[in-house]
Amino acid sequence: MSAKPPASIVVLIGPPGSGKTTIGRLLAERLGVGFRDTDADVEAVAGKPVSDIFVEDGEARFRELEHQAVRRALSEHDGILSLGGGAVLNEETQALLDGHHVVYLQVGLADAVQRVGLGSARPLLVLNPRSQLKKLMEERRPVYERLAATTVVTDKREPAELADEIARGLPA
Ligand SMILES: Nc1ncnc2c1ncn2[C@@H]1O[C@H](COP(=O)(O)OP(=O)(O)O)[C@@H](O)[C@H]1O
Ligand SMILES: O=C(O)C1=C[C@@H](OP(=O)(O)O)[C@@H](O)[C@H](O)C1
Ligand SMILES: [Mg+2]
Repeated sequence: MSAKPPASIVVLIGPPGSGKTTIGRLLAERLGVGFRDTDADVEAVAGKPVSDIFVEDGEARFRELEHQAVRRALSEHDGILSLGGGAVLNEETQALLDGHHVVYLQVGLADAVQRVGLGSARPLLVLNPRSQLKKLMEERRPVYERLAATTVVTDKREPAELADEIARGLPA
C-alpha cells in the first residue's frame, strides 16, 4: 500500500485584524476545500474561549496549545489553515510551515484597529488596542515577511475580492 502523499495546505498568517479567519473561510468555500483555524481548534481542545485561556491559564499555556493545534492541523488537514496572529512567534511552529504555501495578509494600523474594534475577544489588545497593535505589528512584520511565499495588502479591500485574488495566485 502506498503512503498518503503530504497534504497540500495554504496557511494564512498576519496580525490580528488582517482577516485570516474571514478570508480563510471564504477562500476554502471558493476552492471547495476544508477550512480550519487554530484559535477554534485551541478553543475546542481547551473547552473555553481564547480570552478565558489567557486569564485562567496564562499566555504561555495558550501558546503551547496553539503550537499543538498547528502541528495537528498540518498533519490531518488538507485545505486552508488560518493561524492566530502570534502563532508564528514560536520557532518550532515556523519550522512546521516549511513546504506549505504561506500567504501573509498585510494590513496597516488604521484598518487593523478599525477591524478589531474594542472587543475583549483578543486578550492582548484589551488595554489600548491601538498602541498594542502597533507594537506587535512592528515586532512581527519581519517574521511574517520571511515566512510568506505571497503577500497580499488588505487595506480598503473587501474580503471576497481578496479571497478571489489569493485563489488566482495559488500554485497549480
Ligand atoms: N478586508 C476586510 N475589510 C473589512 N473588514 C474586514 C476585512 N477582513 C476582515 N474584516 C473584519 O475584521 C474583523 C477581524 O477579522 P478576522 O478575520 O477575525 O481577522 P484575523 O483572524 O486576522 O484576526 C472581522 O469583523 C471581519 O469581518
Ligand atoms: O496576535 C496574537 O497574539 C493573537 C491573535 C488572535 O488571533 P487572530 O490573529 O486571529 O485575531 C488569538 O490567537 C489570540 O488572541 C492571540
Ligand atoms: Mg483569526
